[in-house]
Amino acid sequence: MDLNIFIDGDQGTTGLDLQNRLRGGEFRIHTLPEGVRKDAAARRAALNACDIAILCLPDAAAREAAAMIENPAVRVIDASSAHRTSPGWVYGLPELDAGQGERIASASRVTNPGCYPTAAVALLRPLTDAGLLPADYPLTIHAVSGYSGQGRAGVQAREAAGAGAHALTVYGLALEHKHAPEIEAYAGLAQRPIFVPAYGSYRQGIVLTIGLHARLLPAHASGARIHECLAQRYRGAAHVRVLPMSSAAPLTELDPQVHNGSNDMSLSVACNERMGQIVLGAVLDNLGKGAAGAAVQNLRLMAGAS
Ligand SMILES: NC(=O)C1=CN([C@@H]2O[C@H](COP(=O)(O)OP(=O)(O)OC[C@H]3O[C@@H](n4cnc5c(N)ncnc54)[C@H](OP(=O)(O)O)[C@@H]3O)[C@@H](O)[C@H]2O)C=CC1
Ligand SMILES: CC(=O)N[C@@H](CCC(=O)OP(=O)(O)O)C(=O)O
Repeated sequence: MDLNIFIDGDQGTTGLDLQNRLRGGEFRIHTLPEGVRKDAAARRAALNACDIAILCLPDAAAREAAAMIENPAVRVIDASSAHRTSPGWVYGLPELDAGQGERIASASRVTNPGCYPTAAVALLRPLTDAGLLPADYPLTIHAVSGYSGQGRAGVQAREAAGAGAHALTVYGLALEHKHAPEIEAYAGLAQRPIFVPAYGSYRQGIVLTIGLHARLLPAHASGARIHECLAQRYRGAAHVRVLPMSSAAPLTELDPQVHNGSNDMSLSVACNERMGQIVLGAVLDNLGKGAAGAAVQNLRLMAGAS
């Protein structure tokens, strides 16, 4: 494929992972030499000379990069959270609905979903679309991520402090996490979910869970019906798998690291009918389907490769 891809932010956690995933593939990858990788003039020139720019930058630098692009032929995939709900940007979750893959394929500006929202939206959107989850359901979403979600500086700080420095750190307790509006918008919710993230003492991988009380759901929304809805929605999806739900072999645990290194995500439904309780679960690699893997998936769609 004869496309020039420029990675801005190539030395960060996402940028490095992205290069590993694209190495030896069909795209021509460009990065800036170490001495000028933050130089505005060098970045502007590279951003305007490529076919597709992939921004693996902090939000402020991503906004700056997008504003530097004057060449109308340049297309962008932004891995940051700068443009997640911005007009003119297409949400880069191909599994969002039946038409999203095509919207991404023809888009000029694609915003990769956040790592946690990828999981939450994949679980919730099919249920709000199907009327199984009321848009104003009072949701609380819990998630644990590997510490690489903190970016390069965070990884270095963690690894310098030594393993086991913090076994688990719950954060976002100001209840203003940047992912809450993104989840609300794309999951089809009518009110902001409570989002409680945590970092574990392992490097990579997310497990996200959402508890539901059957008594607050429509009468037909049983655990089995919710599972069937998700299974139907993702049947044939290349990277999303719904784990089987069986009373003979019920789900007992979720390991956040099972998809590390891949672009896959698994979804699950656990249910205790006697208690009237349901737990939705999702597992993905925060650097895979949550970041660099998603960027590659969107790049391939935009390049007409899949
Ligand atoms: N890590 C994760 O799990 C996920 C991250 N993301 C998002 O992707 C983006 C990148 O994240 P991540 O890779 O973790 O972050 P990192 O901090 O690891 O990497 C960011 C990179 O951008 C570079 N950079 C900073 N400012 C500039 C600038 N003005 N010009 C050029 N380069 C610059 C940094 O260089 P230096 O280190 O020298 O400052 C660093 O190499 C972020 O917006 C993040 O929120 C999305 C999903 C998941
Ligand atoms: C550095 C930072 O904010 N990390 C986030 C997790 C990764 C992330 O935010 O991903 P997006 O930027 O794609 O949303 C956090 O600590 O909650």
